[in-house]
Amino acid sequence: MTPSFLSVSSYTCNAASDVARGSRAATNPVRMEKSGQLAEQNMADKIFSLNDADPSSPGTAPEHLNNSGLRIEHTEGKGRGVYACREIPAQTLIEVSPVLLFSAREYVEHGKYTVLDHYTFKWRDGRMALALGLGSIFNHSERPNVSYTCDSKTESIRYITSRTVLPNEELCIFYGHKLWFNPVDASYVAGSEIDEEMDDGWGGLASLDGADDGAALDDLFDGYGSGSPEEIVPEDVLPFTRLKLTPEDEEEEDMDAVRKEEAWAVDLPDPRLAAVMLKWLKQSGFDSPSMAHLKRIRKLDDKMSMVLILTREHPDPPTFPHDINLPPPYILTVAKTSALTMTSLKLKSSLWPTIYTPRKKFEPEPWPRSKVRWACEAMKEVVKVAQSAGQNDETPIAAYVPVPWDEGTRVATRMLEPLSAHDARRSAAHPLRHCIINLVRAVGELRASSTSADPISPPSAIDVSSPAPAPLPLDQVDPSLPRPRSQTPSAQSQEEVRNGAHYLLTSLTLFTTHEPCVMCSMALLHSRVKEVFYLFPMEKTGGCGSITCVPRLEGVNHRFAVNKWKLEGGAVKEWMKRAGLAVEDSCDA
Ligand SMILES: C[S@@+](CC[C@H](N)C(=O)[O-])C[C@H]1O[C@@H](n2cnc3c(N)ncnc32)[C@H](O)[C@@H]1O
Repeated sequence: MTPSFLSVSSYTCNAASDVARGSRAATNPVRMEKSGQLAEQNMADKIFSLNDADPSSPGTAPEHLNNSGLRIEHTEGKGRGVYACREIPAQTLIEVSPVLLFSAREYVEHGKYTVLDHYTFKWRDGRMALALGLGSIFNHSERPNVSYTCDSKTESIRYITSRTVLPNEELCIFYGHKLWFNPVDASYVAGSEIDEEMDDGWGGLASLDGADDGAALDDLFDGYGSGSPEEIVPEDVLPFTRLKLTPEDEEEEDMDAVRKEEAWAVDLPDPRLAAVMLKWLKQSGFDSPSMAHLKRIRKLDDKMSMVLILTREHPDPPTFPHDINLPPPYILTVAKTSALTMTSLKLKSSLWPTIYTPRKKFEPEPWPRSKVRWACEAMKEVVKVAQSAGQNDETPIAAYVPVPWDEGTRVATRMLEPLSAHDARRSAAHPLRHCIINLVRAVGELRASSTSADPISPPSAIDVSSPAPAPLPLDQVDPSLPRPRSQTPSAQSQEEVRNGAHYLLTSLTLFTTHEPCVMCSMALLHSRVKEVFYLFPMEKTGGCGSITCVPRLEGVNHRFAVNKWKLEGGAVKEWMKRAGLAVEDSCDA
């Protein structure tokens, strides 16, 4: 599949580039292959070849048919590259390269270990792509002057100058952060600064996820449309990464990794004291559920001991009844959680006998293509809501709850229409009008205004995505408080609301442009949302992985899944700016 030789019988270019090529060509013999024959000929014949597999080996660059003022030149240390024959204005479409697509399997079995790996990159749907035309000849630069967009419909890549390019300047794109070579004239060293999220896992060019291309929504979120809707999209190809939520999912397979804490214990000189002490523990309220993962009694070389209570729950030494003759209690280290594996069981039980709760390792929910498509559409929608809010002088942040992907959840949640809300802090002059709070409030409104038999669909009176929603008093957010609407809910739904069984976002998925802040993350937790997808991390305020991860905190009574959308190419902030979604990441923002 490696293209060794290429024949071109004519080319179009301007005079300046002809001069440049002519002077070089006059001294360089070139190779030609035609019908399997290899021949040596002069440049005057205008038949040129590509140098062979090693792109950095000096050789003669071929002429080509691109008529946008581009030529191929050989540069020391880089191999062939694309150069400007003349000045090219910014935003000029300079090349459209069709791509050749390989299935992931075909690539792994046949392509990966060949020179193809220097030229291919991951297409959005998981296939590997080889750009034809000049596409594969653009070299990498940390400061590229060309951006690109993938067009899934035409299976091609469009290359556009991102600034004015001067005559004879090299045209470069940005490959990503994980390079497999040391770039010429760059501060980067291959292998350093590897960002796992930007690692496409193939070693080839980073995925062209369009982050560089300006805010073309379709480019960012398309690409999952082709192929069978039922086909499971491989985890590494999904357009988002899942945050590990429960600390219990983490491996505790060496003593350093075992999470520990301290507890009070006492030795029992007489085994008959065990029953007495167990009764006393119960009566004294020392049977805390936080010790459910520990066995109460340990027998070691005929010595019996009992663990009493965690020191964090009872910092002072427990005082025993006068009629029980026991030595003073002491502090020992115990495991903080039960053991999930045999290795961790051994480690934890060497501290104190620990309960074994084997279970399947975290297995992420498989995502069929149709569901990925659904999520892409939802992301596009939330971006549009945020953009429209920005155009209406609001902070461009939005949240969106789509109609659930699967029928079962649609029926169970009665969510038959999507809901969206945007940030309204400016128009409402209210610091708490974050989009998620607004959305939770809107869902509350809907729940309150419908009977349990009704489908949830937004009444026209509640336009949660209007540019400046009229602020409602906060007390109307709480479903347990008097309802804002006149409809009388059924006795059953009243009951549901009163006992809290009918949580607002139970089983629903929420998409948002920016990582929810801590307040919004708590609101989502209280609303029992199933999962959250966000585009942009908020490093200074985010409560879903940045400054903290609320659904991961110890002691919370609900966990929701957090998924961060993949915006690869290292230009997330740039993309945000172009999409009109840049917001200041501060508590006052
Ligand atoms: C897609 S090809 C680009 C065209 C290639 N120069 C050629 O002659 O075929 C990618 C390869 O080009 C080389 N390359 C690209 N950008 C480079 C850079 N900034 N510095 C050094 N080598 C580079 C690397 O060898 C890389 O594997």
